[in-house]
Amino acid sequence: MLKALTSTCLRTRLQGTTTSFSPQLRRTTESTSPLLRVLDSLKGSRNSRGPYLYRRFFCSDSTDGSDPAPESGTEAKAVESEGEEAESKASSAIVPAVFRPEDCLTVVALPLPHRPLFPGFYMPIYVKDPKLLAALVESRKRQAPYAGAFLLKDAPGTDATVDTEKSVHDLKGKELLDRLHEVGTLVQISNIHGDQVILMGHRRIQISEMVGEDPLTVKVEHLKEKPYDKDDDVIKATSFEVISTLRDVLKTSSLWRDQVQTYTQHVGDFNYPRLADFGAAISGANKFQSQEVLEELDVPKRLQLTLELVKKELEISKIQESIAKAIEEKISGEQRRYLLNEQLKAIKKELGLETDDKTALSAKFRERLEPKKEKCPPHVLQVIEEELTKLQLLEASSSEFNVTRNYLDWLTALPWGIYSDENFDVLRAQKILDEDHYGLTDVKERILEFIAVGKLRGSSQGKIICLSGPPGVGKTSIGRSIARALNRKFYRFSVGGLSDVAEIKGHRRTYIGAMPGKMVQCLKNVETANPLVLIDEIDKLGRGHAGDPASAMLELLDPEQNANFLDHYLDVPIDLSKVLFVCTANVIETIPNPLLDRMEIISIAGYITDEKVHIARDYLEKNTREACGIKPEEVEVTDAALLALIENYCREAGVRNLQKQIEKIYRKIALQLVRRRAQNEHSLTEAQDGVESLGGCSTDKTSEISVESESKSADTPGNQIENPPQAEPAVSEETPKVETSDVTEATNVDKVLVDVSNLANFVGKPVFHADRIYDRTPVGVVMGLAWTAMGGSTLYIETTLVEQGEGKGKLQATGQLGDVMKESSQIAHTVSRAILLGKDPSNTFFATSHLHLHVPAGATPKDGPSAGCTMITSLLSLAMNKPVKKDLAMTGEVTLTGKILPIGGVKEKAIAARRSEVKTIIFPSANRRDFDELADNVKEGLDVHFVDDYNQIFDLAFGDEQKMEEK
Ligand SMILES: Nc1ncnc2c1ncn2[C@@H]1O[C@H](COP(=O)(O)OP(=O)(O)OP(=O)(O)O)[C@@H](O)[C@H]1O
Repeated sequence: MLKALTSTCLRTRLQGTTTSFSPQLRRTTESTSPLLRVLDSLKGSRNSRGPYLYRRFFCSDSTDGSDPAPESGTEAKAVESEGEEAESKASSAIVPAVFRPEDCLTVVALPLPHRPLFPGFYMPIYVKDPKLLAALVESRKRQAPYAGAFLLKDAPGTDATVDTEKSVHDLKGKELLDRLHEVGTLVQISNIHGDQVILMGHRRIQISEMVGEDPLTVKVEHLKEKPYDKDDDVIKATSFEVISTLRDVLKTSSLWRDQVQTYTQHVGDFNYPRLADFGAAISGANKFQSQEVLEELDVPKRLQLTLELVKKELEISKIQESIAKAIEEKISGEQRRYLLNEQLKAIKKELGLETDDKTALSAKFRERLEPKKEKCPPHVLQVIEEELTKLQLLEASSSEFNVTRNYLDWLTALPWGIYSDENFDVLRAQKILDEDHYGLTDVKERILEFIAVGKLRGSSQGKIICLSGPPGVGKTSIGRSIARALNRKFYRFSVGGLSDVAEIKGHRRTYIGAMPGKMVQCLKNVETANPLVLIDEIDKLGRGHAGDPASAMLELLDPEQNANFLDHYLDVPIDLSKVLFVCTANVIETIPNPLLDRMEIISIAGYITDEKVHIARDYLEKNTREACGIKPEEVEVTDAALLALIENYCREAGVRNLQKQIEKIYRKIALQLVRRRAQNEHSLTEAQDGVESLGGCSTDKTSEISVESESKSADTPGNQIENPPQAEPAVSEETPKVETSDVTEATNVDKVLVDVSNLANFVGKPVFHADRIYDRTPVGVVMGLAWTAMGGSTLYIETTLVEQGEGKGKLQATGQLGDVMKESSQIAHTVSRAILLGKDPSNTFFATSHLHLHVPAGATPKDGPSAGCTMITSLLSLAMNKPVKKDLAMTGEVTLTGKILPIGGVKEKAIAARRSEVKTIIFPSANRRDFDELADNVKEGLDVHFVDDYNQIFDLAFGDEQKMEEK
């Protein structure tokens, strides 16, 4: 049994030995009865030896009588004697003389590279050295089939983990002797197959001297275990522990289970030294630990060493078990999921619930196309059919399949021939437009005209409207309202900074990750072919390095071309002629000309204070109040506060900043209200606690105080913002009983009032200081009017004298002026000199004065010729030492001969002048028409003069004020 166990264990556990098994041996271990098979293969006929053999083998050495404390009275002894007898008989049947192992004093030394061989165990080895092999064959024939097996030491300086087997064959004589451990095992050469020799360990021996070199032959001494007390409790306990640990190992280690099952029945038969050897031999200990056990002649110590080894083995097998378990769980989980998935697929297929991927995809696309098939253009239908056929032919895992699938996805998702029902009701449209925006009459009028034409024609046409104006005047939001008024879907995209043509026209399908352009994305998104598309920031369209986005936009917007717009990705023409395009821009100068040509420009100049008040009251405040969850009765923003907010905080042309400030106010109000409510609730609970602890008391006092608190909040509502009501704590202190309804009522009448006095508490100190630096302009300073992308504004032109002297007449200009404005200042210098000469020939001011002209604010770049007349006036004012008329502002380009040329941005400039409380404005005559077209509320209160020649301005600016008024 032990033989079977050993050989199998060695085969599986020890790397070196594993490879050394002969095919014959391998076959035997595969048998269902490994023990008998192994015995058979090693010792000849199983029948001839009978059942004794296995006992005899693992106890063969224990019968030598050398054991100092043979196990008396145990089955082992009886069996051992039996075994000995059987051996003697068997041997005597072949040769008369019996050669006993203990007589063997000179042996051939066999080097064992991997592990020592323990007495009672088998080990197959390969003998490559022909001389050694011949000697072994010879000794086997001589009926003294014994040799000495000694573990090989590692070559000095080599890595212990490296296999030393190859170099062993080269070692001879003394050299080999030095490399062998002195203590080894007397082995019986049990079988020889070619170069494979099966050894069976008998007893411990120690080399005493070398007697032959090749093959190495040595004289040996036979070692005996030291005497020990077999009844000693410690040795007993240790042996029991070894046995129980071995059993535990066997429980967990499936490797040994089969083989050692038999062993467990016989383990009790072992004596202590044998048990120690057995444990050490089957453990996975390395060669040095095994050799240590082999060399140990003190039995208790040997048992102790073995116990350590088997304990370690137990730990290893536990780890091994947990690893195996974890891996098994993982694998079985995955396999289970895979199997279930496969089953599910098969079931679905069987029930007809699922077809294969391709068929399902095709069906999905066809289903999507079905409702629009009638209206879909034939050329598109043809392409879709072709692509569907192609899809069926392609391999589902190929990249081409994915490209085709995505393409079909886009093609079938587009709203071919689907239009939303347009509403041509002009009155309804007007109502919607007025609902969303105050003013903007031009825009609204234009939209209503568009609807009227649509109504008469019975169908609307695609148009391009371009709304231009400063930021925050409602360009984008009016676009949204137009869509609502027309009952069209709304889609917005910004082209600011767009430089890639592919963004508009799409990528070709050949590129990885190709996408259609914005317009196709829009159509897919809105699901109708007649949406309103708002193209934001068209004036900021980028310049492409590959292709020109402006040209692509042209193709997209031009009503002549866009009926057959070709997207690179889609590659089939799309009809965009029903799309209404609305573009927005801050300035129209930067819009490419061909594009501008096709647009209908509607400028929104910005709002005057009056308009802003309306917008704030009726739109912004209302929306913000709702967004903040505040009820109208909870807040009051006075007209004065609103006006102050607009005048001091939000003076720009648009209302975006105004909206932000209003939001800021309402957020603060919301906090006030919530905080106050929390305080009320808190004091209410405190009061109720007080009631409970003090018992009933007069309710009259309570209502008195509640009324007081009410009247307090009604009288001085403004103060409540800074000082939250203090009445409630007093209530709880003074009145033991408070009725909830009273307190709630007191909360309900709370109203936050925003007035001029407390406006700064909500929006901080005014950040925007008045455009007016001077209340009345001094000598050399004149107010001009400017136009920027942000709207109109007033600006001052200041001139001072630097120094005077003969020939010093020159002009220096500062204030970040552009080239045009610099030139304009030079012209102004020349013209004013000429005018002064005409008016007062004796005045040599310009010829002798070094002048400095400055335009604040110095940090803002300025350019343009429209400040020409203002500059001349400023220079003349200084030259004549005469200030200009009060509250006067002017604008106009001047020629060298003093003619006044028209300027742009009349509305913006008029608005800016009103904002700065200017009373008199001078405009070029050529701009009279522009001014006349302005709404009355813009013109209101302005004294406007239109001039052709500078002399007229001279009179207006420096003339007698009274005379002018008469004029
Ligand atoms: N006339 C108006 N009536 C009511 N609300 C307005 C009016 N004009 C602008 N608003 C509001 O002002 C806000 C800013 O408007 P919007 O975003 O449309 O400005 P914009 O002109 O498109 O600015 P930008 O050029 O920066 O894109 C919006 O909330 C809009 O509702």
